[in-house]
Amino acid sequence: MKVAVLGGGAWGTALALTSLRGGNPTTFWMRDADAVRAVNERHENPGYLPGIALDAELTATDDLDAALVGAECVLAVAPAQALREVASRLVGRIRPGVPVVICAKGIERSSGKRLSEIIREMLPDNPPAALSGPSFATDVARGLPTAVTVAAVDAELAAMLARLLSAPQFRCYSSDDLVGVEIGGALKNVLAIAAGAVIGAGLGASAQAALVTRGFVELRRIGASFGARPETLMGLSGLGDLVLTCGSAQSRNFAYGLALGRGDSLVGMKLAEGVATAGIAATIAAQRGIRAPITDAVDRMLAGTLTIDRAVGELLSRPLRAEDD
Ligand SMILES: NC(=O)C1=CN([C@@H]2O[C@H](COP(=O)(O)OP(=O)(O)OC[C@H]3O[C@@H](n4cnc5c(N)ncnc54)[C@H](OP(=O)(O)O)[C@@H]3O)[C@@H](O)[C@H]2O)C=CC1
Ligand SMILES: O=C(CO)COP(=O)(O)O
Repeated sequence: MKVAVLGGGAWGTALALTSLRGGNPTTFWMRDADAVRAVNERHENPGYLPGIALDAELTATDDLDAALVGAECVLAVAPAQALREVASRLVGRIRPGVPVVICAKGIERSSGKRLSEIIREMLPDNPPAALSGPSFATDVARGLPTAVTVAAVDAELAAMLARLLSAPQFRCYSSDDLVGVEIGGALKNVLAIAAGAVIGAGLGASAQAALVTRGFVELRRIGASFGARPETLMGLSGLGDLVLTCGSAQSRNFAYGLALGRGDSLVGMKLAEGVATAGIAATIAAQRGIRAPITDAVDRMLAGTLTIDRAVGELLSRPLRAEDD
């Protein structure tokens, strides 16, 4: 099956590579003509994957129509807040029935919508799916072993996509819990910022472990309010991605939190999806009456209305309660 990968950043490049390595004819659309030339002529994407030699078979185009010719599966790999714009470009261009696999992790800030809701709204004839799990683009581009989950409401479609997108070093599990996979991927970014801030502020590994564990409780509470299944959130696109991104400065969200905790400048930092998701996640939790003090603290720290010292004070002085309450 022919796969079209839309989005020329770190993850789009890595997924285009892995699709090719899995044996699929693959087109790769990036909107930046200079980046297209770098991929096609020098086999590199210096803006997003510096120092990584790309497979010579990978070619890119900045012509969206050309990328979509014959496409039987589309991977949408622009940042979450840009998904609506990318979907709008697909209207009238993508064939009905072709699945759109959302590879971004986030919730739309302006509407509180899940990314699959945006696809359903903009492209009602194209079933949405989501690919999520612990997977750094650099690891995947280098061909290191990785496992992710591919979800769609239709279990058969999810299984077909998992087979299609798997490659020798890239193992895709399938799930019919689309909501769970989406929410797990979106909320882990907020917690990765929190974990980074804890380390950046010098609060120690014990505090980091407590934060991630209690943050996971919030992720499950908020996930449940969306209808996510608990076992999905215990899987790759939830717990798995927390393990990866709450403990490594290779994560841009963790690195963002690290800088925040240290009091460093945040100007010019790489994409940290949790920044956009924190505010809307905190709003959704408040509207639904869900206790989510860590998510709320991250939102206020990012807004500059709460210092990390005060956040720690607030979190530690909350009334004591049973752990499973
Ligand atoms: N990097 C990773 O390890 C992983 C990332 N993800 C997720 O994938 C998503 C994308 O991340 P990633 O590729 O790393 O991000 P990057 O910051 O590396 O790249 C973003 C890319 O999206 C393009 N872009 C931005 N806005 C638009 C738009 N409106 N239309 C078309 N293209 C656009 C940028 O183009 P331009 O250069 O022209 O601005 C750039 O090519 C995020 O949601 C992230 O959470 C998921 C798993 C792993
Ligand atoms: O989602 C990711 C790995 O699974 C990438 O994490 P960052 O966006 O924090 O770099």
